[in-house]
Amino acid sequence: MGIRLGCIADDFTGATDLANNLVRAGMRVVQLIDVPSAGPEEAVDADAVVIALKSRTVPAADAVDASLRALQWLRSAGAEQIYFKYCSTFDSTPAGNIGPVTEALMDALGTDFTIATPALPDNGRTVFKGHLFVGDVLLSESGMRHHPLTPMTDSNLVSVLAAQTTRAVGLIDHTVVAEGAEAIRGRSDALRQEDVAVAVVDAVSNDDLVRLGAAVRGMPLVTAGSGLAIGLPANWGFKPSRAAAQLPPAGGHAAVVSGSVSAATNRQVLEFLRSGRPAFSLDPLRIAAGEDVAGQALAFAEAHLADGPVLVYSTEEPEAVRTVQGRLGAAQAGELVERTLARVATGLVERGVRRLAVAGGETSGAVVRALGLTGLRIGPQIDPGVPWCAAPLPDGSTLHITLKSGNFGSPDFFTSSFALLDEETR
Ligand SMILES: Nc1ncnc2c1ncn2[C@@H]1O[C@H](COP(=O)(O)OP(=O)(O)OP(=O)(O)O)[C@@H](O)[C@H]1O
Ligand SMILES: O=C(O)[C@@H](O)C(=O)CO
Repeated sequence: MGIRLGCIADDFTGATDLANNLVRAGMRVVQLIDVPSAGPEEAVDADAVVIALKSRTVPAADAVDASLRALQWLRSAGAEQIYFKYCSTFDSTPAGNIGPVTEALMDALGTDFTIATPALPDNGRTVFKGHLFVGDVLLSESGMRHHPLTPMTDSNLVSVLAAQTTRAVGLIDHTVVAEGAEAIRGRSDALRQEDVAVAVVDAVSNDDLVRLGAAVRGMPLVTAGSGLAIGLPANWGFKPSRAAAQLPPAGGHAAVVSGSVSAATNRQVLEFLRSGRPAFSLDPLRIAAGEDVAGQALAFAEAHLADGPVLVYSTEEPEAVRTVQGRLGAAQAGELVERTLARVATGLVERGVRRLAVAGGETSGAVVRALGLTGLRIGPQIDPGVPWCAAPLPDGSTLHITLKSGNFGSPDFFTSSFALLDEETR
């Protein structure tokens, strides 16, 4: 039997976030890093496969190309429904990539209607009247307005998405969602008659997402943050379970690599520094000046791993990030820091780190690729949206790794995550 659900995630932390919700709702999930070069010759032993791409901030044409390759792989693995996962803060620009990828997937699947909702109430992301809230404030008033690559300055998702697509975008509002699956399907049909191709859907609670999940049963393509995953597995009869989240025992040194510049990560770094633990701050301008900053970070880490976890970070407040971007250019600064942190991560693993926390979606993508990881087994949840994962290393040992989205996790995440791992895999 093939897989039920085939998922395409536009970044690596987002992929584990989605896989985490599917596992908790009872599906056995395999997460693949990038599209495998070989096709699925035999049936994949999982209920869902999540293919993690790094397509959120690449040129739209490249994102479309990678997503279509992922789609082809998932369809040949037997996927009955496709789930395009993007960020719960709808990270994108007028050039994409949410709109162009959605359109390309619709064309390839031969479908004329889909839904869009980044709602993730467990992490404070709610959609009301088409407007996205982050906690108590509109998206455009949240830290996301300062994001270095995808600054979000408009909270109205209908207009944000309309700017990225050639198709008409509509809204299924909370009054319809509250009525249940049948009402949502009825409204979808009405919008379709009006030639609306993508409907932004309100959701302010997990109950809304459960109703929406039931309504999109059989829809060839759904597009969403990870929240919709709460409501989908039940369509195939899966029930919530923790059994699928068992990981092998963890050991080895512990370290954190953080290239995230989000508000939550800034708090987590501060909390870690306050605890007096070893931390190395990585300065992008010194990397640009040609200093061997990765080497310095590794020398520091090596001296402190026995007292770990050790933190290596480039995390800064928005103003400091803007200064660096002003000097180097946003894309160049991002690339330089990602490359350096990826080198640090591989060096840490060479030095015996086997419990690794990575903060930031782009950063996680760079790290996971540099480590050559091809697949992750999803384990227990640390905080909403962030599970521990396990991956085999070439030397036969196991790396426990968690990929933390920038704005996820409690303030003490950089220490509590390791305590939880040791507890859960004891
Ligand atoms: N001090 C810095 N100055 C400039 N750019 C930085 C700095 N630190 C990190 N960056 C870059 O900013 C980007 C941060 O993106 P990343 O996705 O890793 O984190 P995030 O946006 O906070 O988290 P998420 O995408 O998971 O919400 C990366 O490209 C990173 O290399
Ligand atoms: O949806 C989210 O917020 C996260 O899974 C994510 O994609 C952040 O990079």
